[in-house]
Amino acid sequence: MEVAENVTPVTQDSLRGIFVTEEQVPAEFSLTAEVHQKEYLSNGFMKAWDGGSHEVYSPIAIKQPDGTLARKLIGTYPVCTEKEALEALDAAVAAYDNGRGAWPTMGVDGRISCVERFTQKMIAQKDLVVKLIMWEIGKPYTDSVKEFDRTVEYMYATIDALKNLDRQGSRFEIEQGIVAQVRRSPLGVVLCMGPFNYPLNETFTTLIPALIMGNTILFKPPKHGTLLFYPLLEAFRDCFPEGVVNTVYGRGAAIVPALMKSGQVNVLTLIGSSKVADELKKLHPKVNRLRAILGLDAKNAAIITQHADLPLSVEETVLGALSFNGQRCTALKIIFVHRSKVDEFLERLTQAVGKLKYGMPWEKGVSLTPLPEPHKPAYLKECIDDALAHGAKVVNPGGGTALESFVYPAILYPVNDKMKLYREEQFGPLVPMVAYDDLEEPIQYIIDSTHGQQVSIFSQDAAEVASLIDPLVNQVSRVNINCQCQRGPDVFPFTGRKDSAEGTLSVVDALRSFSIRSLVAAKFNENNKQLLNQIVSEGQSNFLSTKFIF
Ligand SMILES: O=C[C@H](O)COP(=O)(O)O
Repeated sequence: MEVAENVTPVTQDSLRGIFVTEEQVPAEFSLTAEVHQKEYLSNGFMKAWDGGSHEVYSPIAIKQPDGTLARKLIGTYPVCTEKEALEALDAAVAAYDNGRGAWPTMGVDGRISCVERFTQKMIAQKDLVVKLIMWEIGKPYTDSVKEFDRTVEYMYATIDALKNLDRQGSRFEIEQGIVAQVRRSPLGVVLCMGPFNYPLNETFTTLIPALIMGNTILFKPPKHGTLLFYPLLEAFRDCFPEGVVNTVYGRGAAIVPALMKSGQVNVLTLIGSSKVADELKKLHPKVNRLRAILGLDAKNAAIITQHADLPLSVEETVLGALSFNGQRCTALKIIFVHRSKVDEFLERLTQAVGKLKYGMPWEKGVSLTPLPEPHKPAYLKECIDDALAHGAKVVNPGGGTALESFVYPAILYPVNDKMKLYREEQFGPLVPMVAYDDLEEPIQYIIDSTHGQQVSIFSQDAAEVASLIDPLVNQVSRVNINCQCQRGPDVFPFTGRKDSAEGTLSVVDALRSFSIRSLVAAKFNENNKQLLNQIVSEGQSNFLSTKFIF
């Protein structure tokens, strides 16, 4: 395969050109004040933490007067000690109070109006939160805005879904002389941890449903993506009863094990690594009683068959593999192409990648930006070197060139099972490509995989697509036809098989995941009919919030 000639090779010099001096940051995107907060605010009281502080450096490096690059210091956060993290957990346990606390016993309408008020206060902080997403994780500005808006939409959709669920749950069923009201009740204390790549969205798509169902929350923001929650802490304090939402900051490894060992966490929700999730679960003294709602590692494959529409496949592959530099759990992380199509596919893919704009996250149309994890450039280089050592080539000009926090995408071909990139989730801008002769090969790859989130099939042949759907849908939780893998629309179930997930998210599924079905039942006779109607009409129980219709 010849390298596309009209694609300008990317070099370290061209990468150096994307970084700017402090003065060159456009005023509307600059962070005027570094964000510092010394107190732990969200539990309804102010209190300094004892664990020292952590300095947050943006992946956006700033050009210094001598021409060197230095990651910008954008804030500090206080770090809590293990003891303080356990105190925050105690606050959540006390607020839940074995299900008797003000929050779990509050009626659905009350909880909805608290979350509505919180959402409004959050919207008022949009500009700062969006800017912090951009500076903390280097996400393009337009995508940071999308993340914020999508999260707000999700919160309103959650409120609507709960109203519907409550209406359905409030129906009374009469069976065999028993009248029953089927409800959804909270589970207890939820330990909630989100990932750096969608710090706001992925956190709130678990935290908000868990909260609105009446659970109390202990929340640890992601390591890269902590400051952006500052503007929301006062809103948590103002909108929810004391102890209902508790935030802890610090290194997860230093505080989370103690929380799990305490046995006081009823639900663990983590969007992150499968290894970390397994380790944390094992620490819980009653692991069988622990509910886990987890979104974990994935290695989603695309299968480009001999009947694929190549321009469409390339367009979707670029989006799927390289949006936000490939740092999505749903990203396409390995591409299988039928051997007869390899040359044309690679040529088109190289052209398409060459057209992607790289630069600072505020630049219009930019899709490739600096990476937030300091270790990532070295890890990606290791993956590339390993692939080269085992016979692959970097196909696109300048692929893999790195400078400071930036790594230019590399298309690697031919990739085989001796390489790290064959099985490992790179979570970065590398596109490993494998040639296959028989469709059994990618199918077997997916069957053998320890991951099972999604797959994309590209083919215009109905019989061929049909023959792939059944074997694949029993291996992964979503099969995409002629489009990239993705989470949305958020009303669709979001989960994974094997090591990729536990439990299901989506607007409605999340409400179910963070609650349990419970019944209020009575013999259906004249006496009880009157008694129940009296309880309801006199508002004597939040639990029975709906009128009986006999
Ligand atoms: O990183 C995992 C996200 O849930 C992916 O969401 P997305 O497919 O909308 O980018």
